[in-house]
Amino acid sequence: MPIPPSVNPVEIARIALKRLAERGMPPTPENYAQFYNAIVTIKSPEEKTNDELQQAWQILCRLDDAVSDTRDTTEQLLSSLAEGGDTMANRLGELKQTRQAHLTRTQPPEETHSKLEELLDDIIHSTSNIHTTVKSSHIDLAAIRESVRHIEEDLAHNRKMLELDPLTGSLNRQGFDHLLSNECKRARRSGAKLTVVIFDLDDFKLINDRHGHLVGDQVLVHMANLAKAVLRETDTLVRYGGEEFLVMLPETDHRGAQYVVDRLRVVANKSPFMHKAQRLEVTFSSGIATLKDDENGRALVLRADEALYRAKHSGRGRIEVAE
Ligand SMILES: Nc1nc2c(ncn2[C@@H]2O[C@H](COP(=O)(O)OP(=O)(O)OP(=O)(O)O)[C@@H](O)[C@H]2O)c(=O)[nH]1
Repeated sequence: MPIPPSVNPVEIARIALKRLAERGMPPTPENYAQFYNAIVTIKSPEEKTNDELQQAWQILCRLDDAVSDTRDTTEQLLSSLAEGGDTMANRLGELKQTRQAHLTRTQPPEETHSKLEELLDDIIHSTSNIHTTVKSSHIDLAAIRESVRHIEEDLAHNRKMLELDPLTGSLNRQGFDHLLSNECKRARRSGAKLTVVIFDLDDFKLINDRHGHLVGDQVLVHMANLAKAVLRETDTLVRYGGEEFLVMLPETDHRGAQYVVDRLRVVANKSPFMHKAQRLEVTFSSGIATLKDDENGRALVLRADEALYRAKHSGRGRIEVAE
């Protein structure tokens, strides 16, 4: 599979070397190439379709508009309140003085009277100005609040899309990372078992080579659909790599996970992928690990990955359970 231009080859090389080191494997060209290819095929958010990126971009633009509208409205409101407040404070001071002059009769009553009228006019005018600004700001702010609500909804939807694998509709690695630590915390709090299974289609390269990449894609979709069908609602399917899937099973121990894998095998056998009226045999190898008290999500997945590695190397179509 060619490297998508948006994936940074240096970063891929770094991860490939890390994975080799984690397994204590020498970085021979063959070993390195195997890991490099596996990592390259992971669908990253950079590989999202133009439509999804366009949508994200439009949301950002609308967010920018809403922020700038809010700033304008707030500035207008603040300056009108400050100006009106100053005028009112001045007029009230004058009002006090005029009233005092009236009480002590230091000014002729006609003068006091006309001054009072003039001041009252000013105060009515300022109050009315402030009222008009507050009313229109209130309408503007209500409209901004409504568009922010829409933006929030769109953002939530967009984030969800960025966390999905476009081919199979299952979570991608980014979405899974987001979920994993929460699930570990939940399992720790409730004391329930949490198990992950990583399963990898065997000799998938041969399917691509014999029948073409498009058929390979359809096989991946078929397997993902079968996996979704055997899972409970609370389980999660993740496209973990090119032809590698991860299943997260809350409230399940390794025996339950083995049962799920066996069921998937039976279902895959009963409902094979058909191509040109021929059944394509697809088998897979699996690694299973159950969360330990003192480990985090990454360590859990790494143990499942190691178990998968052992399963692959003890012959295809096997299950290995991590210690
Ligand atoms: N059609 C298709 N092929 C993919 C996709 N992602 C990865 N692959 C292919 O999956 C194959 C994986 O090859 P390998 O890593 O050698 O693994 P394998 O042939 O399954 O062999 P084992 O895993 O060792 O049993 C490569 O040919 C990739 O190009 C995808 O999205 N679509």
